[in-house]
Amino acid sequence: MNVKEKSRHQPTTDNVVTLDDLAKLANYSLMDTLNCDPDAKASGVDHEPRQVFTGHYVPVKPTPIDEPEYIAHSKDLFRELGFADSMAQSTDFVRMFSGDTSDAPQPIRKVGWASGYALSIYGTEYVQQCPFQTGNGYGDGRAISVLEAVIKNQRWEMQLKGAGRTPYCRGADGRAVLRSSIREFLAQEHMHSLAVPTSRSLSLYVSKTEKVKRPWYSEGSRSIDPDMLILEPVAISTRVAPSFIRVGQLELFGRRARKNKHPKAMEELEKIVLHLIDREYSDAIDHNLTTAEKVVSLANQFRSRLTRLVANWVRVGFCQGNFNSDNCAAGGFTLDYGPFGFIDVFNPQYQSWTGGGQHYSFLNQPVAAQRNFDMFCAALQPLLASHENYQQQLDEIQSGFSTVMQAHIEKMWAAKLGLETFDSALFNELETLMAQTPVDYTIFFRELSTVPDDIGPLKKSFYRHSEEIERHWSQWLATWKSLVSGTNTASHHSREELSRKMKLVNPKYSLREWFVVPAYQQASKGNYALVRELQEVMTQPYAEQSKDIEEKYYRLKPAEFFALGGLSHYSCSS
Ligand SMILES: Nc1ncnc2c1ncn2[C@@H]1O[C@H](COP(=O)(O)OP(=O)(O)OP(=O)(O)O)[C@@H](O)[C@H]1O
Ligand SMILES: [Mg+2]
Repeated sequence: MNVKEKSRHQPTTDNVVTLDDLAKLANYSLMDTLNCDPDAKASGVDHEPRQVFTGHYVPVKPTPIDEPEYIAHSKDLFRELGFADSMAQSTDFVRMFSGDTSDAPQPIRKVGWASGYALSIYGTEYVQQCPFQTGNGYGDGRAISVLEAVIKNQRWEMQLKGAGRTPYCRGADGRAVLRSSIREFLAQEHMHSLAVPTSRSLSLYVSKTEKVKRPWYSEGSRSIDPDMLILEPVAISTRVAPSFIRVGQLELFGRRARKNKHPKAMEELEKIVLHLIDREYSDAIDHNLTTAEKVVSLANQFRSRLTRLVANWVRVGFCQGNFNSDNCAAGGFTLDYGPFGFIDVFNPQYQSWTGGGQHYSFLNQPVAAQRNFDMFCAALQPLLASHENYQQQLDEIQSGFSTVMQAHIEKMWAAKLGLETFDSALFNELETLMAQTPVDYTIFFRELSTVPDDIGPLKKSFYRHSEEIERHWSQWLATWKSLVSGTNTASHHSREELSRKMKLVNPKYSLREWFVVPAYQQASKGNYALVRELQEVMTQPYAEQSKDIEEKYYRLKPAEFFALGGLSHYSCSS
């Protein structure tokens, strides 16, 4: 759980300085080993909604944005991959990652790919979201992968978001607006710096001329739903991960195999599962096992990753907001930063996305994760049909989810509190007090990490003050102090040592929506200074940083921002 301060500005050798260098690392294993939709066009000019009945992917040519302009790239990811920063602004790199692959150097292909997936909401299968009401038209509607490359012995898939329509676009425009692209770009790298597994951000380009209409909130609106249509610039962000396989994707093939939809249904399910293992779990699952053994091991490994992931989300105050199976990466990392929010005021029911419902609220995420895990296991089941013994093992892994989840959650709360073991009485009282006061979640835990003598520092996190509440807090703090200085801490570490440890678990800075709003507002006028400042601040979330930064970004949410549409709550962020 502890997070190491990352050392910035490490010396590196950049091996990849130009797009030609990157092209040399290209290796399209997904397209070459998985099944292509037999109805697809090799040209990739396939931009009308249609049903896709079989195959793992559809070749799709991205639609570039007009007059792309550089906004940002992730310096951290570039450094990790050995990419020169200058490449992000070079003509051919900008062209490719703003959607124009027509001139990319070989062996980079001119045609990318989109994948179909199924949808389950909180453990219930849906098909009506698909325009054909069959489930065959649902998948990556605006995400197109364009490259797979093996870089420093690790395989990465690069996926454009907002690069135009695919057969799965369901009649929508295939675009992502600047606002949502900036949110996702910043959030991915913030999450990585918080030491929470996530897809990563590579680059972000905006069109200087192309705009699309989206429903949004008028200035000062307190309405729940958007009350107007606004024109917003389109952008393309590129995200990077070992794979983009979602639980929903396994479900699509699992459902087809279960219903024997076509002769290759079982084969396609097995192929996608083995592909997932190869991409995401090759270190953890022995290559020599049989498929049935691999399937059981996969379920075990995914359970471990998913439960840790959700405990980490709670640790850092993140609410996914729309944790459907199609937004649940089968590699066990965070994916799709559309409806997300980082909590300000502690509230177990916090949910900033208006379409999300209470089932996806902050402290219900462990249950939502379990529902996705159930769907994951159901998708694997057809592969174990003739293996009763393995079937039983899978059932046990599935039914053990809540116990494992609870153990990680308790471990996480103990770590946030600087304790070796979870103390339920202390925690229950804390949860009640945090909600009653209420406190700012991030500031509260960070101030507690100073191991204060009295509740003075904790009061910085209070949104309301009352003598009675303060009395309760003083009592709670005394109990906590007796626990951290007593038997509940294994090593008899000094207060400084305890504080240092707690600060590596409790971030100082989090990407609150009211920081992001002015950044994308300025950006839509061509000023990217705030985006870049947020990028800098939010990629060192555990560091104290300067006094100026502290004054700006370590503070309570101002009263005037509460209940504002587009800031305290928002509709889907496409
Ligand atoms: N503007 C759009 N054009 C085409 N399809 C879209 C658009 N917006 C959303 N979709 C599709 O609608 C579905 C639900 O959207 P959701 O917001 O969960 O995903 P997303 O943010 O587009 O993508 P992802 O999950 O890939 O990050 C997805 O299949 C998505 O591809
Ligand atoms: Mg999504």
